Amino acid sequence: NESVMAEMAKPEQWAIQMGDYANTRYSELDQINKDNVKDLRVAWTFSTGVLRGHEGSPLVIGDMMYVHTPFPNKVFALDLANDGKIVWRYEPQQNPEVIAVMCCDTVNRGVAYADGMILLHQADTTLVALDAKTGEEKWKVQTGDPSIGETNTATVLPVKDKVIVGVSGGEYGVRGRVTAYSLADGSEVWKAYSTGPDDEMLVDPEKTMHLGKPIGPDSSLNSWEGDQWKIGGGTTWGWYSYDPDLNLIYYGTGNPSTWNPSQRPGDNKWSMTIMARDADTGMAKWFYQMTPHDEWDFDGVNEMILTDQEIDGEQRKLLTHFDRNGLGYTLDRETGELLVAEKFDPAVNWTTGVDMDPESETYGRPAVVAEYSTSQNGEDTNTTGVCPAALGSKDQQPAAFSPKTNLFYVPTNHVCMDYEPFRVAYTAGQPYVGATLSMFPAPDSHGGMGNFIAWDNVNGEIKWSLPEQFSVWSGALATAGDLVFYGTLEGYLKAVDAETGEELYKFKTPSGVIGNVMTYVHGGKQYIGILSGVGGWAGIGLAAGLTNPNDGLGAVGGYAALSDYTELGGQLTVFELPGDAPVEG
Ligand SMILES: O=C(O)c1cc(C(=O)O)c2c(n1)C(=O)C(=O)c1cc(C(=O)O)[nH]c1-2
Ligand SMILES: [Ca+2]
Repeated sequence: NESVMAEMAKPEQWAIQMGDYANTRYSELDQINKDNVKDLRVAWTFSTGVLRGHEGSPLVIGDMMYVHTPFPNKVFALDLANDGKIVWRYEPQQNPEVIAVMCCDTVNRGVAYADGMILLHQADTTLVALDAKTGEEKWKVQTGDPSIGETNTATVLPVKDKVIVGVSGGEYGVRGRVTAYSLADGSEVWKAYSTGPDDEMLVDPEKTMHLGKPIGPDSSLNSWEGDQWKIGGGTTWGWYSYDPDLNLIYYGTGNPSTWNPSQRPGDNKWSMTIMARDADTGMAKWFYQMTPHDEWDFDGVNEMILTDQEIDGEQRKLLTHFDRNGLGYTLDRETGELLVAEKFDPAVNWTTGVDMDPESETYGRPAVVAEYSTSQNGEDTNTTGVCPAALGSKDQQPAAFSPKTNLFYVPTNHVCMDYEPFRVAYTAGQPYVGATLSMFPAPDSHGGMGNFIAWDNVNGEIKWSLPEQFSVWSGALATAGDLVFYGTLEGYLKAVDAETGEELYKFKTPSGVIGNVMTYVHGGKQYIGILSGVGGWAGIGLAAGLTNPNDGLGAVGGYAALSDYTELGGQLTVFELPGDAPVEG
């Protein structure tokens, strides 16, 4: 989109949740740098008035900041020239019954901006376009049906004259898809399912590629038994990226339904898959399935970070992805060629690695360790000590990339689980989970449940790793000031040296941080903004008042100790350096 591209090109703004179309979460701003970051102080704060998990971040366009909340999905337009005075607020009316069909807290990963409009995709799947200046509704459209478990938590991707949206509900048997709507009036332009017949998936069996070969007819249907694909998940609740030169959008699909693998023999294509699609038509250019026949709930929806880097002496267009399954993948984003697949979490034990031999029958597939195969161990058997746990070595928390260091900065989980699948019947609008879990810190490690790591995506290596007591559920920010920022579940905002990982600053905000760090300039001065408000799957114990370690899809476990550090409550905290804006020169 021309307007989105123009707004994103201004480093003083934060015009899209991911920082840019490439999802790098990198800022050129360098007033705040590794020498002065120790002087950071709070400039102003804003309470959202909403409890539960605050994911995503504010946007900044011109003098205005846009802050969103979890359910009921309020939006505030704040005047930056006036310490955040409220210019308008939008409070949608939503049926609270939608909360019962949201798997992992009532989060929302933020609004988007395009053509003078703020785009909000509500929990109940209402997509609404608001006038950015006045908050007035321009149009709205229903993208899904909450009565069958379809909800939304993701942000949306504006591309050219369209806006692309996903759907949540893999734990309710929802069939995943992405849909493109016209930015002008909200009318539907194309829809591409994650599973099912080629025409509904927008797949061309001759032209859509998989690991260098045409995908062939009915590739999805042939990988399921019967009609299970119709209630088979593959939802699309993660982050979206876009390459304007290739005109391709990239995103991942989630877990196949149910979590009981014995109920769905086969590879369950194309759940757990990276998809590259033409932005105008939705036609699939290439797919890569990371976890065929998932046995652990390793949704493949985490962000795709697009970079141009040298690999084996050749400049290539790359896509880097940190999957829930614990492997960091590097692919050629033009062709879908698999270049690197290595563990970014030392705990990972379900696989010995991915077959990288293009001549092999099992090319591109992970080798599964029998002991940790919940499918081989079968229904009603507790498979113990699987690493990572169902929330993966990384969940929704997005990583950042700095072109100055060529490193990726990845907020990770360091958690293992016991997993017991059981037979479950499908009832529309009811949980369709089919497994019980318990989660605990990775054994034989530092005792904590997270690491914040720097990753080399060409060599597939961890450069440095900072142990954290809890999963790092916050999105990272890298800046030209040679800094990397992230938040922690206890509530800290931290700044570390991008080269060495040395901690240079920390500040305890009022609640646990699962939001993403952003930065902007106003009045010539650089600011750092972060939403706190504990929740999400890792913080659901606090968010939903759960105390039993096996509640909340088993997530509470080791996270119960969070209550020793923090409480609920949504707040934006904005940081600055002391003194006036530096004089331009
Ligand atoms: O399959 C799905 O549709 C779906 C949706 C969501 C969501 O919309 O938040 C999550 C998950 N799965 C999931 O598996 C998961 O670990 C998860 C964590 C979170 C979160 O925001 O903390 N959401 C979700
Ligand atoms: Ca899921």
